[in-house]
Amino acid sequence: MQAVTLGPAGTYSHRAARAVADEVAFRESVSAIVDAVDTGTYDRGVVPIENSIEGSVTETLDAIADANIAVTREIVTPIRHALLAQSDSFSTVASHSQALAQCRTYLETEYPNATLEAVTSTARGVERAREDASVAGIGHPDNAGDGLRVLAEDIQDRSSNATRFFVLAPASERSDAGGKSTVVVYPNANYPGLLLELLEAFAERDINLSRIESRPSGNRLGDYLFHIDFEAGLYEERAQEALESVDDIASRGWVKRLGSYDTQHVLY
Ligand SMILES: O=C(O)C(=O)Cc1ccccc1
Repeated sequence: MQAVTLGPAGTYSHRAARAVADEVAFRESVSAIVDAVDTGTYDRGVVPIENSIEGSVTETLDAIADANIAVTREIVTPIRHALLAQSDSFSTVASHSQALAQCRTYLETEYPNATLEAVTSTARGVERAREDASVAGIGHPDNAGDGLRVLAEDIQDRSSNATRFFVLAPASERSDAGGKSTVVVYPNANYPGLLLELLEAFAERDINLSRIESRPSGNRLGDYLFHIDFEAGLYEERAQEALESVDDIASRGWVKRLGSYDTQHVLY
């Protein structure tokens, strides 16, 4: 099986993707990965969804809300960042915006004068460091290879730093089996108690929510989509009943069932 994920080789997404596919191809943006699965170019895509320090990867939430795909697994992996450069005389630190944010305190304390440069992935930042002695990258220490030194390890602001990835598949592979499910709800309505009604649909059936995230619909200010993860499979009657109730609440909008799935913990 071939999977597509965030490149170039050496990203954290690449490490997660190796757990689901023997061959991994790369794109330089999350939207391009979601698109490649949606259009059938690849059978699987692996995208970061949320981080324990920095929260949601909003580009992923927006791309999956728009696409016709399924979520077939979640992968949770610890993230341990290293600072990689040719020497310690660099003036710019280049990395993925999430990695720069996860190391904010370390960078402010140790390199207060460095310029931070957001690039498309951690591995892209490491490539910049390999080509340019004035640049350091933040990424997995295994990316050092020839020509780069590991100047510091474990530089994230909290020792417990984990990222959750979604494994995406074509919509036809959506499964009702699994311990968790994800839906995106667009109520296209705004009245007192709307969100309470949505939450009650799950609470009344004893279904635990593990995440709820609002994203702007893009249609008008104050209008939102809700990304909801809950701890039940779509095969379960209580989940089906909860979603019937959610369908009623969102009768002026839509409810997208992305699928049920299990969790895989990947260590490296
Ligand atoms: O840039 C990467 O390596 C990614 O896979 C995205 C990312 C960045 C920081 C933490 C986890 C995932």
